Amino acid sequence: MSVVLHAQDVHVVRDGRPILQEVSLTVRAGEHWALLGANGAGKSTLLGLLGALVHPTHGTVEVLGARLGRVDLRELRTRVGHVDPRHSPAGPLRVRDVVLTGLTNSAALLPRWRPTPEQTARADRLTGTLGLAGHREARWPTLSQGQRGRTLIARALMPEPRLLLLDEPATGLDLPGRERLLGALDALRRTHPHLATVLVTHHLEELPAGTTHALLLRDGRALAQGPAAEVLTGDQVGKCFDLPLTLERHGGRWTVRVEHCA
Ligand SMILES: Nc1ncnc2c1ncn2[C@@H]1O[C@H](COP(=O)(O)OP(=O)(O)OP(=O)(O)O)[C@@H](O)[C@H]1O
Repeated sequence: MSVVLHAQDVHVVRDGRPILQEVSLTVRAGEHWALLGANGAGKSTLLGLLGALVHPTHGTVEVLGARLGRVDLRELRTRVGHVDPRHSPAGPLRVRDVVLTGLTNSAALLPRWRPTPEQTARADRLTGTLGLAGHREARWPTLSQGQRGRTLIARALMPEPRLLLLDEPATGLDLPGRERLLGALDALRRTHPHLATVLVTHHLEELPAGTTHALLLRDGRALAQGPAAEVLTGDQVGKCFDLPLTLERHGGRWTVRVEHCA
């Protein structure tokens, strides 16, 4: 499968302090990566590099074949599906229209812009995949947090990106909301087999069953990375979070039990 992301020996320094050190990562089409680490480990900073939001201090990052530093970051960003949980539409837009704004990358429907019937059909297909078929006409302020999160994923997918980045998409969701979100992400894997995803979380319970690879970050360094089954072991995840723990996987999903906490 083709390479979607390639980071080589990346360092990020902020205020004279190293935030990421010697991080290398290759993500291929069809792979679904989990980026795990404790608070402050550097996950969001790494996701910012992968989403062409920031440059590395040292090292190289190639996003969709374009090397950061050699291309217009704004243009490159339009080709990456970045689900920003802080995005808020301008006004009480309907779900279908929020999703369509993913094509213009705007908070509102642009005044003279009209979607083609194919674009509207695509928005409807995506809302269906994300479990929002019954809510296409619902207005943003009336949506639950989980429905908003899934709407934003559909929005990010409108320009048909090859890469989708998700920063803690299950934060603040109740159990049914989380399960609907994870079900929707697994459905995406089936409907978009070439899409690559990178999902940041602290919680292994929030990983979709379709997670194929994982990168464990600790203090800005990659502690382990590779196929999920090899990386997500109690021993390695325990080192990542500095806790003795046991990991179990059932039906593709992970559960964590902490042995004892000092
Ligand atoms: N622009 C910045 N200037 C200075 N320090 C920064 C900057 N951005 C991030 N940091 C610091 O870098 C470290 C890593 O931050 P980052 O947000 O990437 O971690 P994270 O793993 O996503 O954390 P969390 O799980 O809490 O969201 C933190 O200590 C943070 O305070």
